[in-house]
Amino acid sequence: MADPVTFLPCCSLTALFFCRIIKTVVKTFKYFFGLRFEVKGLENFKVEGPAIIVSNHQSILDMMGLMEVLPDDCVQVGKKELMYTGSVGLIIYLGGVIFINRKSTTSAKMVMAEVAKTMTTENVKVWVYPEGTRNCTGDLLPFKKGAFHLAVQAQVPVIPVVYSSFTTFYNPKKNLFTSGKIKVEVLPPIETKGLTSDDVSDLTDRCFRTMRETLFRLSGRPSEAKDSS
Ligand SMILES: CCCCCCCCCCCCCCCC(=O)SCCNC(=O)CCNC(=O)[C@H](O)C(C)(C)COP(=O)(O)OP(=O)(O)OC[C@H]1O[C@@H](n2cnc3c(N)ncnc32)[C@H](O)[C@@H]1OP(=O)(O)O
Ligand SMILES: CCCCCCCC/C=C\CCCCCCCC(=O)OC[C@@H](O)COP(=O)(O)O
Repeated sequence: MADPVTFLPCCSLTALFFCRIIKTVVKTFKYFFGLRFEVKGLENFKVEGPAIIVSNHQSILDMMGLMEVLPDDCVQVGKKELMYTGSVGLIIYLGGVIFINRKSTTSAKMVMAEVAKTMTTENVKVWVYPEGTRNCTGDLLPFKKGAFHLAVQAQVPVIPVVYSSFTTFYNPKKNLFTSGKIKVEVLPPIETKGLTSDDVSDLTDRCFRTMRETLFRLSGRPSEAKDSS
């Protein structure tokens, strides 16, 4: 089957309608799950023009955390399999999610290149989970580079967002799911003006280190406890 094409409709009325509904509905879920969010740094989203937002991805519970801070003019990058999940797939498609094929770097790169162009003309932010998959270990997986190529191609800042570890209240393997508090920090934007593709690896490393340090701090874990650098 052909890969889905890029779709950045977050300015369309349909997308705005679905985004509002999804945000309102998903934001109520925290009361049923007994979760509280403590958010800091929202002012860092106030950059002029588009930006790439990168955050850690621990579980489907992140969708609640996403809706707590999601700027209005923002679309997310998701794996294309999500598009085939029936009504949820349809809803998030209409909400403006950009689907990529993680199994084909060539196709994902083509979609990302298109997004780099469109996000500037449409003036939207794009939210990417640079770990590329869910990871609930309390640490970060090595970052994929797509988000950082995208930021450099569009010459827009990268805004890291970090959610504290869920491990103290959520562990599906141990059937642990209690109430809990999630700390969220939106970090200052990292500029990419003047950077080229040669700088992408350094940019990726810089974001990774900053986010890992923040993750450990927010989760009350000493940073030298598991240092992979
Ligand atoms: C209110 C509003 C509601 C809105 C509406 C409802 C919302 C309701 C919420 C739904 C929200 C969904 C949330 C889903 C959450 C996920 O589905 S997470 C999973 C999907 N997301 C991702 O995978 C994103 C992160 N992945 C990437 O960026 C990866 O780099 C890519 C693009 C997939 C490529 O994968 P890869 O080949 O495995 O990765 P990687 O090692 O990075 O790259 C290989 C080579 O290609 C190069 N490369 C990578 N990308 C590029 C590029 N773009 N250009 C040039 N070269 C590149 C790399 O530099 C590398 O080369 P070297 O530097 O090693 O020489
Ligand atoms: C009339 C409208 C009513 C609105 C109802 C809203 C219901 C909620 C709709 C959408 C929010 C849920 C979207 C599900 C997105 C799932 C994201 C996710 O966590 O995907 C996993 C993916 O990251 C990585 O996959 P893997 O870890 O590699 O496997």
